[in-house]
Amino acid sequence: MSATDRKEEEVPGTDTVEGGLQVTRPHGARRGSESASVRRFRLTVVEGPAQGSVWESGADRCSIGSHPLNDLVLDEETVSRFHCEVRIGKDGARVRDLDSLNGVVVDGVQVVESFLRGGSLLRLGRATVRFDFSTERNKLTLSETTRLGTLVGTSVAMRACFARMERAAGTDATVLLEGETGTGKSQAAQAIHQASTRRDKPFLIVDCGAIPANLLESELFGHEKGAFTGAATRRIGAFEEAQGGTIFLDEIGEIPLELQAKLLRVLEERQIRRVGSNTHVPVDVRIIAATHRDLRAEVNAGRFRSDLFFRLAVVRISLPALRERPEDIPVIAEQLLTSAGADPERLEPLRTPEFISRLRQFAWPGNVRELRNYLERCLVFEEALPLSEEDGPAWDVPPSLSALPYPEARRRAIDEFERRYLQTLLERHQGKVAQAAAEAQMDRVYFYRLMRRHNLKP
Ligand SMILES: Nc1ncnc2c1ncn2[C@@H]1O[C@H](COP(=O)(O)OP(=O)(O)OP(=O)(O)O)[C@@H](O)[C@H]1O
Repeated sequence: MSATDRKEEEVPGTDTVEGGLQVTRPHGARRGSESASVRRFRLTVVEGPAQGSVWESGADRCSIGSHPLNDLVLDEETVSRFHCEVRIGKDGARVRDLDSLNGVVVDGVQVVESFLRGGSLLRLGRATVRFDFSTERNKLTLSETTRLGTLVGTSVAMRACFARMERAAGTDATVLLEGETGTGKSQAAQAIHQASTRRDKPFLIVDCGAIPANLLESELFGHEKGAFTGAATRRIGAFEEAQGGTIFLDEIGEIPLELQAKLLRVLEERQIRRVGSNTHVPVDVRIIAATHRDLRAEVNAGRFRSDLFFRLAVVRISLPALRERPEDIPVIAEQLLTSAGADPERLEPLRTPEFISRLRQFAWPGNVRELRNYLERCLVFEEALPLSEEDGPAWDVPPSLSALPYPEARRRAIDEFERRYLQTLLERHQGKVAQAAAEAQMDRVYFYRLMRRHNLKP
């Protein structure tokens, strides 16, 4: 156990208040039995439709937009379908623009993401909403466990996720898992399946982002012999194969619009039709979908159907980025090191309080997957490798990026990196995608997908 970890275990009977989040641990109780609450907040429409109406938060977040699925609905043409989200976190209240058409203006300043204070005025198109803290608090439901399936975590954010996953596992409801890459979405899907009554039935994974659009329909629903060129035999699709079990649709945000319509029908009617067949086959399959995108922003952009989002998001679980829960790093690192099965002597330098403390200070843009890869590299070299910008290669952050809020800057930097990386490899291999993808150790289909995203031609 690291020094930081020990400190958290020993704090007796305290209230920890961070921003809008409060954690209460009864005197002498062990970690795992705390309760948490967040400050309640109020949104008052001061201009626009339903002027004067007041909305009170029942949890830690609220989405605002013109679509009826929002918590606060502003039926006004200049307000996007999912315009923005207000959320209470460790560091206070924030608003985040969901790629709305007219943007979010907080107290006169256009923002992508911004902190809010009591009395802040949010302008969304022609509507204005006032944000205020209320004196009361909303209780957050936390799981008593700090481990679910292969996922571990002691943070409030992770235990709130565990509670939602446990509740979801007890039902057949469709689940939408959201979170940045490497936050544990695939593992969460497996954990829900394993904790459900379907655990002895198949768990089928379809990576919708890695399968070319023209093959995805047949992959999901199967096809009849002769349905298209190359369909030499009849093929059973993932939905039929998963009968009685669970299907995990990874990267659901990548599926093309025509197929979204077909998937919607399956969710509504619980039957599929193989490509090239006129017969409907009933399917008893639990659906769990995952995405690293915010599907609400995809709906705004017209790339994702709002009715499909509605059907998928029966239970929404957002896996937090690792940088939002550094307190989980000691337990996750310990689990990753233990499962690597290395000789305990080699693990010693990777278990010191100084090393763990450095891990906690890093931002981990690739989340737990990056942490795992880094620890694996350390194990190979048998030392704590450089981690931060100070002891690693120098990266200059241009002023155009450092002037932006972190999420926007990160998105642009990653986009730019991806584009240049692909370009360099394509040039090196004279536009031969298969060779470029092989050098990148990347699936060719994924390489093509990234090229399409960045408008690159071979
Ligand atoms: N809380 C956690 N505890 C332990 N291991 C974790 C945790 N979260 C993620 N991992 C590990 O990190 C790796 C990445 O997890 P996973 O593949 O589930 O992420 P993901 O969100 O599905 O990523 P992507 O969106 O890129 O597919 C896996 O090895 C997983 O076991």
